[in-house]
Amino acid sequence: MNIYFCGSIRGGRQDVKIYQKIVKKLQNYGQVLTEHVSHDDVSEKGEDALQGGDEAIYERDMEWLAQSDVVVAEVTQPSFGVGYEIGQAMAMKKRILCLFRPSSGKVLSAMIRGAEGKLGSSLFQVRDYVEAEVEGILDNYFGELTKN
Ligand SMILES: O=c1[nH]c(=O)n([C@H]2C[C@H](O)[C@@H](COP(=O)(O)O)O2)cc1CO
Repeated sequence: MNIYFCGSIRGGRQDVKIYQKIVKKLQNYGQVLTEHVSHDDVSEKGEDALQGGDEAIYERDMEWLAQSDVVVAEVTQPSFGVGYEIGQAMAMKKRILCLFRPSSGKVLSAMIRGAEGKLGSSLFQVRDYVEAEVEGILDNYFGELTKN
């Protein structure tokens, strides 16, 4: 299974430790195409080692998104890129799980929360969580998926 993980980069790297926990867990279920999103050495300036700059990042990521079977997005730290990826994934009719931590004090965008259920048959889900629960939530989600 190809998994596309979305997390904030230029939107701010405050949650990188949580991204690491999520990516580590996701790797039990498939190949995480965007593992770099969880790397400590990617700063909020973005990936600087990639030849071709932003255009190459965009093209590579859209290709990976097209190849993915499931998209998991940590949406607590607002990010244009993550919002864009979710919109594109919806247009591609991908299966999407968004994870949000209400304890952050933030309120999730209506353009994400309000889209829940719009694709039908639970293809697009938003789960509120606390950090200690995240591994269990992913086990349940992928357990259900692999049952079908
Ligand atoms: O360097 C990058 N590499 C990269 O893969 N992305 C993608 C993956 C992330 O899920 C998302 C983050 O977007 P943003 O940088 O706007 O927070 O965009 C984004 C950047 C920088 O915008």
